[in-house]
Amino acid sequence: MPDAFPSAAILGTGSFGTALAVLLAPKLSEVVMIGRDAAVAESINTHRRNPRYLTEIVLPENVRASTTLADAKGHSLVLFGVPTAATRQCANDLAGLPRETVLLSCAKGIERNTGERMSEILHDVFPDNPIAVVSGPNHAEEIAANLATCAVIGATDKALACDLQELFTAPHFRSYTSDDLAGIELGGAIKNVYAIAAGIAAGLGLGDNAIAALVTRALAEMTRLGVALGGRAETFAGLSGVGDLIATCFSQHSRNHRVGLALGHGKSLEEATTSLGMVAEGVPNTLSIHDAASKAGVRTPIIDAVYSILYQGKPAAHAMYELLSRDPRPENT
Ligand SMILES: NC(=O)C1=CN([C@@H]2O[C@H](COP(=O)(O)OP(=O)(O)OC[C@H]3O[C@@H](n4cnc5c(N)ncnc54)[C@H](O)[C@@H]3O)[C@@H](O)[C@H]2O)C=CC1
Ligand SMILES: O=C(CO)COP(=O)(O)O
Repeated sequence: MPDAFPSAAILGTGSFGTALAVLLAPKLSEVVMIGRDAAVAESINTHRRNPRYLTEIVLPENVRASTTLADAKGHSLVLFGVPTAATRQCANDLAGLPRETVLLSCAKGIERNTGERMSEILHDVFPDNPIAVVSGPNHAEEIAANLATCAVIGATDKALACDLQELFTAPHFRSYTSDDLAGIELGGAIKNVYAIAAGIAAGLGLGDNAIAALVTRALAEMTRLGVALGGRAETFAGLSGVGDLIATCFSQHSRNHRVGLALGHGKSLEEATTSLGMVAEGVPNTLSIHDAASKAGVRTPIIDAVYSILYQGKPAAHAMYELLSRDPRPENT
């Protein structure tokens, strides 16, 4: 058991909170999952299963669930696994955490009105606490099934990054460290929009050449925007950048990809998100990232195309073909 973290609290009893509990429980004396739904908590405590997410997974004995946010207070590590839109509220509701409690952001997105990354929100609310992030190609379904996975831990304090790396190490799980929190978080946020784009292209039947081109140009665009917003270029070539881009643009597990597929098949955004029943961060993040790109003055044709489909009513096929008919340019600009 790592000395730094005898136990942990996970905020969020959704897919990722559940997968994180499965991953970390063998390394901790106790994991408390904290959610809003009493029936979910009751089922986890009684039947060792989450009745809404990853329902086939049996949770280890040392995982318990609660709906009381204050139950996070007795732990040296608190993981934020709620959707990005809920992170600030959750953090505010938790005010009064001891200043030595380590906060680990696990969500992927930036805040709508401020453009802040999740670690920045946590820093606003907990200016004295150590803050870190984890990201990468990390589908909850596969982590919970003990399938081989790699992640990157971001922290400016090297010792903290190493403690978390030790915690996020298991026979099937390998983690790397980095001090580029901005790069890690921006990659994880921006790739959600491209996963929707790749799903749209697949739904429209545009073909493998088109999807490969789209994802390749998405990486160039993600790097251009991410660097302008404060990340380092090499981070976008890593697990939290291209790694997660590949996972979500091509995986059947990706909720963002599934929303895109439904749009490509002619469904409305409302139909696509309602039938999903889980969060697809790319939907709100198309707004926040489109805003951030406009404010930074960065050229983002793919994000603009997704924005026009989701929020301006442009037909998906039209927006995709418009990408091809833009002025010709050299590849590396
Ligand atoms: N599912 C995955 O494979 C991965 C998800 N993530 C990220 O983790 C975050 C959470 O995603 P999932 O667990 O997959 O979503 P989910 O849709 O499976 O579950 C969301 C959970 O958050 C709760 N929730 C929603 N609004 C809330 C609010 N206002 N206050 C408190 N709780 C609220 C819901 O009740 C539910 O328990 C997202 O930012 C996602 O991008 C990151 C890596 C992998
Ligand atoms: O971030 C993820 C995997 O790394 C999850 O992606 P989706 O939210 O698209 O399912």
